[in-house]
Amino acid sequence: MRGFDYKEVSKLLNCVRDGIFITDGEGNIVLVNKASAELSEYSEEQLIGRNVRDLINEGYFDENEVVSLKCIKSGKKESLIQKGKNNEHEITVTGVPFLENGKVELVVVTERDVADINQLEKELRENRKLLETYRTQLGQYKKQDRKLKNIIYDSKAMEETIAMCDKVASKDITVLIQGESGTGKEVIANYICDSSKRRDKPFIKVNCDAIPENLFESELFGYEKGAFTGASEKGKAGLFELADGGTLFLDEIGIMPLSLQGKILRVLQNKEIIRVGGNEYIPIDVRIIAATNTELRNAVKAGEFRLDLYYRLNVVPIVIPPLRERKEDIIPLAKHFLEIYNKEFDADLKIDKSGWASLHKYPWPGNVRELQNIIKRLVIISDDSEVTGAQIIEQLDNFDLNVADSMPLYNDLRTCVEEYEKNMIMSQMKIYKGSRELAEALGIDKSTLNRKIKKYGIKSVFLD
Ligand SMILES: Nc1ncnc2c1ncn2[C@@H]1O[C@H](COP(=O)(O)OP(=O)(O)OP(=O)(O)O)[C@@H](O)[C@H]1O
Repeated sequence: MRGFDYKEVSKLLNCVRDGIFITDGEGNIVLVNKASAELSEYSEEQLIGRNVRDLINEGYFDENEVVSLKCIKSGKKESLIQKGKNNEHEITVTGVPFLENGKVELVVVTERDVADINQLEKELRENRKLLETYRTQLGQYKKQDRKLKNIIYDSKAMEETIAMCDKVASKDITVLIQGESGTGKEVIANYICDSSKRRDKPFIKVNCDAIPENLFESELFGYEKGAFTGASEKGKAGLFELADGGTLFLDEIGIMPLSLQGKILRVLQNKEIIRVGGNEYIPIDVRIIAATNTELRNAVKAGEFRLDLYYRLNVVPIVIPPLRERKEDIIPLAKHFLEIYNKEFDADLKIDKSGWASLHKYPWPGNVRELQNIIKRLVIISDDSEVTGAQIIEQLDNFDLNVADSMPLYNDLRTCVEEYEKNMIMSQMKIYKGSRELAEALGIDKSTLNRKIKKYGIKSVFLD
């Protein structure tokens, strides 16, 4: 190419690891870098200025092996494999033609020793292996980290749930966690918050079930002075304002009144709130993690939950399976709680083989919370140093393991379990004086028990 300083370019190209060999459109060699000369039997000086056809005539190249001539003929990029110096090496050779007015002006040929490529491939394979080792180690560290954060599991189902949490944690999106009561929704909400960039900002938990309907709005959005009778003189910031910059965990969102659902949706869309009795919009930066132990889709169908809010919350669903569907977690969880309560109550209780078997067999309608309570109770009340299966069964609310094996088979597990739950509540109701005691015995909270009583249409004998 005219006006091109090959000498200057050559200096630069001597720093390149690949061989570079440039000819003009006639096949005259105009540039050869050091790496290219090393791959051939000629020095740079012996090559520059000669025509590649001379090298063919000297028998150095076979006519079909000369990529620059191929490029000159085809006007296109060409590649082939050549024998290198003393036929010792195989070299991959690629020629790229540069055209001016449709005519080949230059051909730039790059050459690489196949041994180099093999070496690179080997290095790549070794790096991949190393990466795999690091990945496994990282997985182990993550597992340890979860243990530190008190999330215990061994099941594939929970592994998938946690993997999903890891994915959503850093994304700053709204999350909806679904699972039966006591499955660990709050634990998971904490885990997501701890793994997010808001980890050092406020994490505020709101149990929607515990706030009376008439106070809901002022609790969440705050109020201005004199907003209603009994309101504080100064007004009050709501939970959204307190959580600003951080995370708000709305537990049991399924029971939130419809009127308030619209307001939550507005905060999600507009990122601002108005205090009760106020008229000023306050900008809010809060990530919402919601949880429900009811099937929200059914609530939507029944007109009790807004479809638009459901979609807005349920971007990536996180589902925590009930403990009976992840039996592999029962023993590790039981061991974890045993360790905690042995330490807390200065005990050294052990569980024998039959004990572990009965824990594994029980369907745990109250999920992890029920398991935790049973282990705690065992540590507190056991006189022996080792509890047996029979002693554990005694504590499992007269649960008959033989009955468990011969329970009526319905079409699906859920119906089967619901039927079992219903029978269990009905039979235990005869033993306990009030719903608080029964809830405690079942290892669930009172509101969950009351919901179940309502859900199964059980005639309550309790006055409280
Ligand atoms: N994977 C787990 N590892 C260790 N502890 C757990 C795990 N899952 C749940 N727990 C424990 O079980 C108890 C119940 O968990 P949590 O309160 O998170 O359940 P929940 O689904 O939010 O219940 P609810 O629906 O009644 O609010 C807690 O004491 C929690 O620490």
